Amino acid sequence: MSQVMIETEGLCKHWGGLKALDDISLTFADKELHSIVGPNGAGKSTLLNLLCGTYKPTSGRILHKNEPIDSIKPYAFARRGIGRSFQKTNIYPSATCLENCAIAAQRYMGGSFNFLKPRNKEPVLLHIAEEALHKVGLGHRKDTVAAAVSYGEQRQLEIAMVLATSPCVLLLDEPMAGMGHEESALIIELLKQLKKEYCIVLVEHDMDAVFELSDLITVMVNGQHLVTGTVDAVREDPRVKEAYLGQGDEVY
Ligand SMILES: Nc1ncnc2c1ncn2[C@@H]1O[C@H](COP(=O)(O)OP(=O)(O)OP(=O)(O)O)[C@@H](O)[C@H]1O
Repeated sequence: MSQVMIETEGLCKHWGGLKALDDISLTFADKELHSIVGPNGAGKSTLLNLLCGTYKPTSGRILHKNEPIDSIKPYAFARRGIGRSFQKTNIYPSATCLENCAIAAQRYMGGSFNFLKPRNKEPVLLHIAEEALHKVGLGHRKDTVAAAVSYGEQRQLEIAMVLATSPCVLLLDEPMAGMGHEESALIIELLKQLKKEYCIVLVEHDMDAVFELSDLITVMVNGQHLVTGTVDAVREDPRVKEAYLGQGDEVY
């Protein structure tokens, strides 16, 4: 197994009496795609929110490259290269795809991207932004305003915006949500490429995509860890089937 990038130890998040996350200990390795799945309310988004610093744990630890990071400020997570995409779209519709990525890069570096400045005044940012767009296959859309690209391309743009923050860890929250088959296939191919380079934590309901992409799958139920294993191990585990059937969700 490659180097462990992120590790959780006994991670808990409680909302009053509700245990949204209960004693979760997981490791996420470099250059691997580790999916987090489970029925609605399992705690998947809560876990991502803890891993990117948006929520503070009730108890337990998060380690990045063996250093505890659970008490650092949310912006410090991004500075360490822990980048997160969102389920709800996070882009500026009237800015071009390139500008959206430049804004993301600038936020990461500190300060604010100035739309009014001539573009050649921000060469480093624009270079980073352009590279990020190329990586997701949107190089040809750089001068198109985000509102004018398709829904699928907007989701690609969101991934490009995370890449523009120079991450080593990508936390992706349902990047295939609301997509048709063809658009999903594009994202699957993209993630296959990206996992050669990054540690990816993927929360996704599309189980075909999860089975195709994952090196490891963790199944959670009601805030608790059920099983972590390879695609085959998880597919064959009767506890997984039972957990989903009990909730009325379809997995297979
Ligand atoms: N800010 C909050 N305040 C109170 N309860 C919350 C909060 N955020 C999440 N919860 C609760 O924590 C539990 C886990 O929610 P979470 O969103 O992490 O689940 P999920 O697995 O991502 O679900 P889904 O697949 O529906 O997105 C749920 O019972 C949810 O209602």
